[in-house]
Amino acid sequence: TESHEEQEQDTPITRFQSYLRIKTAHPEPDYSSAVSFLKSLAHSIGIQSQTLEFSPGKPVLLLTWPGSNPSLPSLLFNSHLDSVPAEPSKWVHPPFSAVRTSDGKIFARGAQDDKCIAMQYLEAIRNLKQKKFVPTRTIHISYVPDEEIGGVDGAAKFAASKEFRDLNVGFVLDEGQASPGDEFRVFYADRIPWHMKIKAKGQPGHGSRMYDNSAMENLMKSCELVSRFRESHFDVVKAGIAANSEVISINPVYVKAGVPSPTGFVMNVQPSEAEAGFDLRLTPTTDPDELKRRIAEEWAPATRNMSYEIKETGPIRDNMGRPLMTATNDSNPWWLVFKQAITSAGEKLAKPEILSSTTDARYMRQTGVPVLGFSPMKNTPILLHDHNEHLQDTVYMSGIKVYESVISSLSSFTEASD
Ligand code: MET
Ligand SMILES: [Zn+2]
Ligand SMILES: [Zn+2]
Repeated sequence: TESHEEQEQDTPITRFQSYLRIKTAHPEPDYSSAVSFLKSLAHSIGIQSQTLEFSPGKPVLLLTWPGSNPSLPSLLFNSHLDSVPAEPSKWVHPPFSAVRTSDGKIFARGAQDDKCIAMQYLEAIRNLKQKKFVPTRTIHISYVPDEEIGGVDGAAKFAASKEFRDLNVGFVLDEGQASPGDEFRVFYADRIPWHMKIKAKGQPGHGSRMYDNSAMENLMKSCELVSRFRESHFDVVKAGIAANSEVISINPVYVKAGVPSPTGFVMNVQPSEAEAGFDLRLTPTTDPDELKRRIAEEWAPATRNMSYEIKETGPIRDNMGRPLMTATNDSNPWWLVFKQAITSAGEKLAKPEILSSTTDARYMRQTGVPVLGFSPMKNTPILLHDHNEHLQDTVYMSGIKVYESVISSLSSFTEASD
């Protein structure tokens, strides 16, 4: 479906395809190829780069376009280098082929999450340079590793570093999500991820016996309670009272139990151990202690021989103890400039939302810097982490124009009480 001729050309689309072809999926993301590619592209348009390494083999690429007034707080445009894995057999085009179909859809893992913005930032700067635009505030782009596995060795370390402090960042844009409608979506907070395991122990016994407190019985009782809790929150969403991202979500991701046998599991033995795993997302204002009490008292009580583990990654409060939320009202001048830049580009913004998933923005918000999540994809199905992730070429191209407006407006904005 793709002509040889198209591949010979050097256009924004072919450059995007080249970046998409770099295999950055976990568990073995090729960070060095991604960084070399972005670095050489940056150099070709006259942008400086430095590679920081806070963890071995996990580079942070930092690009800088100096402003005419470098004493003003700078702007940072962030994207992550890595992608979630893809199952090639479930795709119509291989996930790292970046095939463009005759109707203009570019298929690749990362096409939406978030290699589009990575390249659009650079393409927008290329165009602004061509138009002889001179930034007032310094503009930085960061490319960070490991977002999809929690960002502990990536954005967490970067945001906590002296290098980050020295950038004197005033405002950050990070990734958002596609919008099925014709308004762009913008996100002022992320939900907080917990990976929870609950485990039950109990008396093993003959499969024919009825007795209290077996491991399976106790785990199933807990799963029922979890289900009821899940339903109560989901009902609020179904009733249209709250968005998905405004309630706590809990979804089962595995169950592990049974005595293994060569053909599966032994069917007439009740096992002595059983466990289940859940993906939980808290809202920015959920009281974590209250939820932990519920887990300890209802879902995994020691009185039913149960225990639990919660893996929490990332901060939940900023340095002042406040929830990690960026203001989207008149109190935040960056918000007003950003919104105006979208309007100037002839586009519309939907009401700001909490993101139902979790991004590196939380590490930057923790430092006190305002951060918005934004990926300019409208009239686009939400395909992040899905099979057949793709992006329409025209959507990609118009995103570049949007960033031209956003970057030039934010960089020229000098009224903030810095
Ligand atoms: C659990 S850390 C965040 C990883 C990924 N971005 C997600 O939201 O699932
Ligand atoms: Zn992402
Ligand atoms: Zn993702």
